[in-house]
Amino acid sequence: MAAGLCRCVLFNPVSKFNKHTGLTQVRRFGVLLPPPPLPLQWKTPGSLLRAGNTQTTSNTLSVARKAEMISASCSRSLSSTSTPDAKFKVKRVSIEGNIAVGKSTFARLLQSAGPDWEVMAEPVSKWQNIESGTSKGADSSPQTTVSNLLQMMYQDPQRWSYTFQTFSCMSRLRTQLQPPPARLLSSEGTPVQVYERSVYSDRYIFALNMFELGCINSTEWAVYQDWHSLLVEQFGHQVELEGIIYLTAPPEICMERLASRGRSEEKGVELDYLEKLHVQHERWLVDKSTEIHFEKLKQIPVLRLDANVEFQTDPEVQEQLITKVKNFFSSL
Ligand SMILES: Nc1ncnc2c1ncn2[C@@H]1O[C@H](COP(=O)(O)OP(=O)(O)O)[C@@H](O)[C@H]1O
Ligand SMILES: Nc1nc2c(ncn2[C@H]2C[C@H](O)[C@@H](COP(=O)(O)O)O2)c(=O)[nH]1
Repeated sequence: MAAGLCRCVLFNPVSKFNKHTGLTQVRRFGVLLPPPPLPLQWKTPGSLLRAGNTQTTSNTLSVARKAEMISASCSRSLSSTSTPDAKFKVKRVSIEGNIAVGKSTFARLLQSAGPDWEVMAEPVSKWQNIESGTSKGADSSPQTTVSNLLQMMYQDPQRWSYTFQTFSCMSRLRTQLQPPPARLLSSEGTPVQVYERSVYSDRYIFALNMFELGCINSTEWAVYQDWHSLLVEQFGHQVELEGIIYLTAPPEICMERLASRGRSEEKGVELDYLEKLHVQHERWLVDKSTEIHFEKLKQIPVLRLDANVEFQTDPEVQEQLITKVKNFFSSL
């Protein structure tokens, strides 16, 4: 196989629609898949802050926050105008919304519109490409076994949802821990790091939904919530957000866009599943009826944008949306 990669995933063509979850599940056996698409990358990721920087002390400033100040201070070498305070000037905002509502498309629009904005894509390609072992191929060359966890989760949600949420949350955490680039630290305007989803939607949208659907059992849910709270509390300010942009469209529109996107792992996704995710978003970001465990998140400003408009190609709509986003960022 190309590049000597053997992509072995769990898959079975015998599908069964599960009315309860809104997913078409399939039984499993090993097949070879073509390589998944290349990762969507709008930036070169910087180095990550180390987890060892994150313990708290009895001082008013946690070690995590001190480490951040040191990191910001170090970044002075990258920009003569940045100060230790510069990093704290950079706002952090996540884009939230249903599957295929248009988050990535909107994120690309933001990236091209604002030089002071840095957009971080959702690490979907990481979930599709987990290097899970090496073996010798027929020609004795080493072959890497790659698991597609996104596919495994959709094919057997009861088995893989908890595993998926541990991995998705860790990858979101890594994304949120990336320090802002020097360009943002020296910005005169309103510098913003924009994340496509967050450790918060991981818990309050997806993991919660999978628990409510019975795909994560009560023990797994307790364990997930325990480590999620610990991580968010320990990383503290480093993973806080100042605002959320909530893109919304009827689930039927998301379904159409999902179908037109044609991501192979999502073939079994049914409207019912998108309706459930829509309800989770509305509960969290509009009705505010989801139980939230982090004080700052309870008060977070939310900009709700109608994604049921053609913002891919219409420059007038794009301009209106960008103006709303600019005003929102300035208000944070
Ligand atoms: N405003 C829009 N109007 C029409 N189609 C859209 C719009 N936004 C996105 N799309 C299309 O819908 C599909 C899903 O969009 P995408 O940005 O990948 O969604 P998400 O990142 O939320 O999953 C893509 O094929 C994209 O071209
Ligand atoms: N079970 C979960 N699925 C998730 C999670 N985050 C994303 N996803 C799925 C939904 C899509 O099929 C794909 C990418 O999402 P987009 O909305 O960007 O298209 O991954 C999650 O936390 N749990």
